[in-house]
Formats: sequence, structure tokens, C-alpha cells
Amino acid sequence: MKCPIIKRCGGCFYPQDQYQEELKEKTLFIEKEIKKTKLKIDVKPTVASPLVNGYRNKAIVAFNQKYEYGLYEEHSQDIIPYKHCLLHEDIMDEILQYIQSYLRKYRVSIYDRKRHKGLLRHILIRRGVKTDQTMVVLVCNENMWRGSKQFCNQLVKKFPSIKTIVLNVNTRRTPIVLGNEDKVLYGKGFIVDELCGLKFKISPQSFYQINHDQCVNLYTKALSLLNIKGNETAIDAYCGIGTIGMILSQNVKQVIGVESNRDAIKDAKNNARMNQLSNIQFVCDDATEFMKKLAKEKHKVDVVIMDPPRSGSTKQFMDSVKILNPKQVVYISCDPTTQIRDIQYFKKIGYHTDTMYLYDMFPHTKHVESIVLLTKVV
Ligand SMILES: C[S@@+](CC[C@H](N)C(=O)[O-])C[C@H]1O[C@@H](n2cnc3c(N)ncnc32)[C@H](O)[C@@H]1O
Repeated sequence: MKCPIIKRCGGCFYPQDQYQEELKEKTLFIEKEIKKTKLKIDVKPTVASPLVNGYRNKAIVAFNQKYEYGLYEEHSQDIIPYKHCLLHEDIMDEILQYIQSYLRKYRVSIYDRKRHKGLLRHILIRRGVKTDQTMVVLVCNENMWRGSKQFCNQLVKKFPSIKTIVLNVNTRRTPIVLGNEDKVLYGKGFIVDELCGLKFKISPQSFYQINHDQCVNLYTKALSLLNIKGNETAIDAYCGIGTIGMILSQNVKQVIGVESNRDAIKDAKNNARMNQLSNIQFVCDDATEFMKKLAKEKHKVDVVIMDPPRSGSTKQFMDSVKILNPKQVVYISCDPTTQIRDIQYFKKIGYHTDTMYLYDMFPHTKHVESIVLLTKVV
């Protein structure tokens, strides 16, 4: 099946029917990026995603005044309408189509970006694919929606997998989707998913990997690179809702997770309790500031896992790693080009890697996820 809006939408870069070529190109691109540097790294072939379509557990759309939904066209106020995105799980688009007919029927006010007027700005849907739980977030330009009770009742009746509906308030003139305030309209305000045998609560604002099955492969590989004896202290930097650190905590003495998003840290703490893991703690802080503090206090750290956002890490973070002197650093990245930049700095400060593993978390897009193990040069 071909996507009719592939050229305009900007989400997908590679065609649907050439996945093997896409994987090869992704590997080749990273090899070329490494060749531009003095690094000698063997890049392993990109591991295919178990699902090539329907792998996304998160969808965000906006509506236009004709009640069509889609993404905003780049550098434009126009929406590129679609009915079904091949990357979404089918149920997401079924929910969106139902919401669309509801909004149209009741003539719900739609936000107009140009005039900064109107109510509904975006719909965000998140799925716990293992637990079949769905969250719907209504991003509104006001802190209430008068018809929301009837809307929630009808939506939940139609789609029983919807466990929570949240109204997110975003009154700013900004292309950023979510505002800071969440009001729970139905359910508990979070959903639960299962990953690598543990349960995780996911809030509207928390980061959660979007490709569940490939995330299991990614985490399993990342943790398998570590040489673990059981008495280690590990840092899970940029930890999100605590997923990878909690999986690791089952095999080491203790883990400290650090993350700057308050909601993610709240979820992480609840997740540790829910999974009865007592040897992991979470700190809400900027990862660099936290590592600087640990380095100043001369904390004992044996292992660092780091999984920063696309922009990568900071020199100060890496300088603190040098002071803390862990033998092993596993660096997971959703942008290998910034990771390559950081690996060059790690090399300068005495950490070496010779292999990079690529995992395709985002089929058909330009993106690929990478992992390296950096070890202390002695
Ligand atoms: C790529 S995600 C990884 C999350 C987690 N490791 C996972 O696999 O689900 C990056 C995370 O870094 C967090 N983050 C971004 N900048 C940060 C900073 N300066 N300090 C700490 N955390 C940060 C984001 O909120 C996000 O949760």
C-alpha cells in the first residue's frame, strides 16, 4: 500500500516498498559520517524493525476548520489531511476518525493558528501496545471544554481500550504541542505498558519509546554489552520514565536515574514502586548538573547508561564522567551524528569504542537509533 501524501507530509522519507534498501542506506549514511572523522568504528548492519508499518504507539494530529486532521505542513499554517497513517497502529486512526465525526457533528470549535482563536489545538493518542491501553489527550486553547463529559462517555463506550482522557491546556502562541497543565477528564491520567517484563506508567508528557518491539531489542542489546558482576552502581542518565535503569537494576547493586522532566520522574518513581524495585532512585535534574554534583562528591560509579535527546550530551557531562571514572559507558542515541560528535570527545578524555550497533526504530523516516559501549582506556 502506498501513502498518498508521502511527498507533502514530511514524516516519511523512504518509500514503503523498499525496506531492505532503506536499511542499507541507513547503515551507509552512518558509515559515511564516521569516515568524516578520525574514528575507527565498525558499523553493524541496521537491525530491521519487527514491524515495518503500524509500529508507532503515539500519534499527534491537528484539525483544520473543515474538520480534516493531519500534520501541519512545514513552514505553513495548513494541515495536510489524511485518513490513515501507515506508521500508526490501526486503532489510532479509527479513534481519530470517530473524533472527527464527533467534532463535525457538534461543531466543536477548532483552534486557528493564525488568529490564535478557537478551542481544540491537537489530539494526542498514546498506546500501551502490550496491555492494549489507550490514552487520548485533547490539547485545548482554554482550560475547559464544556461538552467534554458527553464526548468522553461516547468515546470510551465506542473504544473500551481507552483508559484515560486528559485535557492539556496550551494557551501559548507556539508550535510546541503540549502545554504545562493537564486536567484528567476520565480515568487516572496515565496508562500502563509492559516492556522487558516490567510495567511502566506513562503520562501525557513523559517520554516513552514509540516502537515497542524494537525498543525491547534495543534495550536487550544495550544491556548485553555490559560486563556486570552484580555489585555495581549505575547511573541511568536522561532516564525518561526509568525504563532501562529499572531493567538494569535487577542485575546490579543500585541504579540512580536522572531526568529533567518532572512528570517523567514522577512516573519513574511510581514505576519502581509498582515493580517492587527498591535499589533504584530517581532525581529530577539536568543530567549535566547532576553529573557535576556526583563528580564533586566523588561518588562511586561503575556504569553509566546515557540516552540523551537528539541534540546529544554536553562536554561538561562527559568531563564529569571522566572524573567519576566508570569502566563502562553505554551510549544510546536517536541521532547518531551527535553521538559521533560526542564519541570523539569521549576519545579525547580516555574512552574508546570500536563497534556501533544500529536499530531501526523509525522505519520509512530518516531516523535510526544507535548504541555504543565506551570503555575506559587503561
Ligand atoms: C531519548 S529520551 C530517553 C528516555 C529513556 N532513556 C527511554 O529510553 O525511554 C531522552 C530523555 O532525556 C530527557 N532530557 C532532555 N534533556 C535533558 C537534560 N538536559 N537533562 C536530563 N534529562 C533530559 C528527556 O526528557 C527524555 O526523557
